[in-house]
Amino acid sequence: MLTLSRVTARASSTTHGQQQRLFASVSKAPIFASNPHVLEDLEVVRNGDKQGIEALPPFVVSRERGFLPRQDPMVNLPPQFKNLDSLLDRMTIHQPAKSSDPNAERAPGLLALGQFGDAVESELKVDGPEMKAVKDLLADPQGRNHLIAALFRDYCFAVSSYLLEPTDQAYRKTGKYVPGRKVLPAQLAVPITQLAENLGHFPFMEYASSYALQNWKVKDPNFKGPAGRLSFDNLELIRAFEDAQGSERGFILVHVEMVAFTNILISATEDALAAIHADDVKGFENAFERLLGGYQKINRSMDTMWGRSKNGDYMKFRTFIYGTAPKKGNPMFPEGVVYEGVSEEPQWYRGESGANDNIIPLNDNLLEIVKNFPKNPLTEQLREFRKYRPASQRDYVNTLEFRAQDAGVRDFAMRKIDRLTALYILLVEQNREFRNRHWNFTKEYIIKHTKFPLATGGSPIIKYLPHNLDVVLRTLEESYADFTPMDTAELVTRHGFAGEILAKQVEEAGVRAQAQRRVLDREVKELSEARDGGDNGMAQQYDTTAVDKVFQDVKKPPQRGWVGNDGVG
Ligand code: HEM
Repeated sequence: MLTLSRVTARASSTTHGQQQRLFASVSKAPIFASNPHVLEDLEVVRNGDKQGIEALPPFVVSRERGFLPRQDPMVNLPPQFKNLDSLLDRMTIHQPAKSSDPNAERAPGLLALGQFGDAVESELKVDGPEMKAVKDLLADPQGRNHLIAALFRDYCFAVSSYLLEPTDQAYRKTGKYVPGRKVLPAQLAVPITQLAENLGHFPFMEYASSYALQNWKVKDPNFKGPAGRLSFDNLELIRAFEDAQGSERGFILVHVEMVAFTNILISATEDALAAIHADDVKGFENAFERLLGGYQKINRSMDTMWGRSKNGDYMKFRTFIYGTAPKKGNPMFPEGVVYEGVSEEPQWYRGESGANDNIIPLNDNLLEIVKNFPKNPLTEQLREFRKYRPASQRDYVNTLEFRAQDAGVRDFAMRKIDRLTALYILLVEQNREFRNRHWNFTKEYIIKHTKFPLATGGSPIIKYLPHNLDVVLRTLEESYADFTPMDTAELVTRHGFAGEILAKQVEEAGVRAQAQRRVLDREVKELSEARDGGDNGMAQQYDTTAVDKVFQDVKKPPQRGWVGNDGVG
């Protein structure tokens, strides 16, 4: 039996150490940047040392693929896993359409019928071929990281479906959540724990290693689109809880397309830091321009969410991405979950969340916005979220905080040399645009549809995101205050019309920030006052009249059976 300490002791040091050894084993060629966390060029490694690349963990941070896994995810599992594969195919609530007619009837999957738990118990056995195959694989994992990553993804889908099936069933019928299953059977608990240990993860669904970044396949390798072959229209899901062809597809794959642009962010970040160390103003300006272009592409892609994933559909798959944490105040798992065959102690893990993505943490850390976060429990959560990601990403984001402060990125940018200050402000503005759109998503996709106060990652829904947006708005206002009429005049003198446009963009960003902070303050106040009492937002409901004040178009409070009821099950 595995011990709890082994389960919960994350690979923060072990996996990092392991990874460093792996890096070292392929680093005979001069392929690394000054930062050991960035793999400069995967192609060099591939050509130079084919075995070496296979030994690398599934996620490395690279200039070529940014924060995406170093290989496209594995789609098909080996034959020993055919029972698991079949369960995952049959579980999705809406089974794949058999005809191209969008209105054609679609068969209900196991989760629609509430039959997934029983099917797991009868089709996956503790002495089944999967258990042995995982054990054998991990006894000699050399060069088989691709398969390990695919298995972790698939076991995560099975675990979340198993634990949350009763919660989802109740929610579809009544619009209310009930507790999930509190015991995970050994046929799921043991392999997911073993795979998690190998990868340095908690034994639970994660954003990068399960739900989003390891869950896509490319249709046409030669496709041309905004993100090349990784553009949204050229991607399909591998696994889904509710509908691999509908809004769940849109929700997941917009994240993937956005992350497909992070190669630009990594490359520009590394070049910006190197330029500061060389006191190379032009090099820094060039890197910041590329960074701005990268964030603009990401924000444009994010904006397509509205059309690609319908806001009324989100609640239909959201139940399955919840976690078992927080330990106190999560009515879905009041007693945690016991992993049979692993430990008798109950365990709690945060759920899948975009909060484990790196696009915004990179911006917060590189621009030193992170210094403006007050010391409070919400900021602690922001840091806690950083644990739920692959070791290379965790290390990259964490060390970036210190590398940027050590280099003095903000001071360098605010030295008022030519366009640097303007570019810095416009990069903070990209962060604002992201977080503001994100708050709008949260209002439209979640708060409008449910009173439940916890987000899937476990944060208090009406507090966490506005808190972070508020910090960015303040940073933007402060930075704008440092941008004087002299700066505008300088830009126009040196760059003519282009300088004028840049100065105008900065001004718009500064003025918008002030106005937006007033609106945000009001919204949060109204939503907070609408609560029935105060216990840090963990177990409260909203008073719908006050919610209506924020969402003028909401006519009725949620009705029994209304939320998430799509007529299935
Ligand atoms: C319908 C769309 C979306 C909804 C409803 C949504 C919802 C949420 C919620 C409720 C949180 C709070 C943290 C928690 O889970 O406890 C969160 C955090 C976060 N999500 Fe999303 N999300 C959406 C789309 C996206 C997309 C496309 C991305 C792109 C990568 C993303 C990235 C993030 C980030 C970076 C955070 C942390 C925010 C911060 O630090 O201020 N989300 N999301």
